[in-house]
Amino acid sequence: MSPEDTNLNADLMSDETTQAPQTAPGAAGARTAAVIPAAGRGVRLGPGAPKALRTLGGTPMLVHAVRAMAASRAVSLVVVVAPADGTAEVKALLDAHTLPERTDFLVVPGGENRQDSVKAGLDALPPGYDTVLVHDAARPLVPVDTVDAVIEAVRDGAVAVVPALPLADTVKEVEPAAEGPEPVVATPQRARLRAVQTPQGFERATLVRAHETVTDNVTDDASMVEQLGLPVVVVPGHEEAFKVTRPLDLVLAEAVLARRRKNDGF
Ligand SMILES: Nc1ccn([C@@H]2O[C@H](COP(=O)(O)OP(=O)(O)OP(=O)(O)O)[C@@H](O)[C@H]2O)c(=O)n1
Ligand SMILES: C[C@](O)(CO)[C@H](O)COP(=O)(O)O
Repeated sequence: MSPEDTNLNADLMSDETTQAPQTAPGAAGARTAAVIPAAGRGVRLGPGAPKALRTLGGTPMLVHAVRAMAASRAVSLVVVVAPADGTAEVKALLDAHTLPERTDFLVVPGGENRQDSVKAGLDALPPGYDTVLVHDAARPLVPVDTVDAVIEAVRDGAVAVVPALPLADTVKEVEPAAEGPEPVVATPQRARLRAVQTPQGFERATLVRAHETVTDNVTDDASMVEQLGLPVVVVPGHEEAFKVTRPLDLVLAEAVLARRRKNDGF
């Protein structure tokens, strides 16, 4: 199925979006596209519409995520990977919401798993974009500074960049058991661990090669680049870039959005 070109040509950026910087990061002329996998069901969130279409502060989560990418002045194309049977609905949704004029949008159908969906987004990318972000629709509130930090690190020469945070809890490796207590196998040194977020940023050719080479349903794009034996680096993530996965995450996301709106005078 060919991508539906959805150049939205909206006139204003929403005030819900974190303020964009005045200057795009990195070299002049370098072009960055963002691929947003949004084709998941959201099983862990519970019954209802596909997760990306559920609302946060009255606006679909996907629209927040698209605005978060388009808030970066470096991002000139956003490719939304929609549920396979929902591309028309997603296109209509984006048409109905205010998005920045400087950014182009495509909607393409997604696949069975996240890896397939990201690949569908990559396949739809036109030539001329040398830096690619992959951002979960399920991380609707990532601030623009985090997006720009990732882009800047790629443009400074890294082939793969992930935003990540140190862990608050001690982590145990266990022998998983269907029932009953699980034996602890190891306690990794917490200071060396990071919880990985998105957007993850890549030199385009590297990400394309990773998706052509690794075929075992990996949900983390950066780990596919690791499998190629190439270096991946971490830049600071942000607490508000958390993934809406379970019902409590939705409560937190609503609270963060309400605080932003209050601070912005809404
Ligand atoms: N076939 C799939 C599965 C997931 N995703 C996207 O990948 C991102 C991260 O996935 P996750 O949060 O795990 O979403 P779901 O797969 O929808 O969640 P669940 O596992 O609870 O069903 C989400 O934006 C989701 O829409 C996708 O595009 N295509
Ligand atoms: C890409 C990711 O969000 C990084 O934390 C994560 O790997 C997605 O995994 P999920 O299993 O689809 O939640």
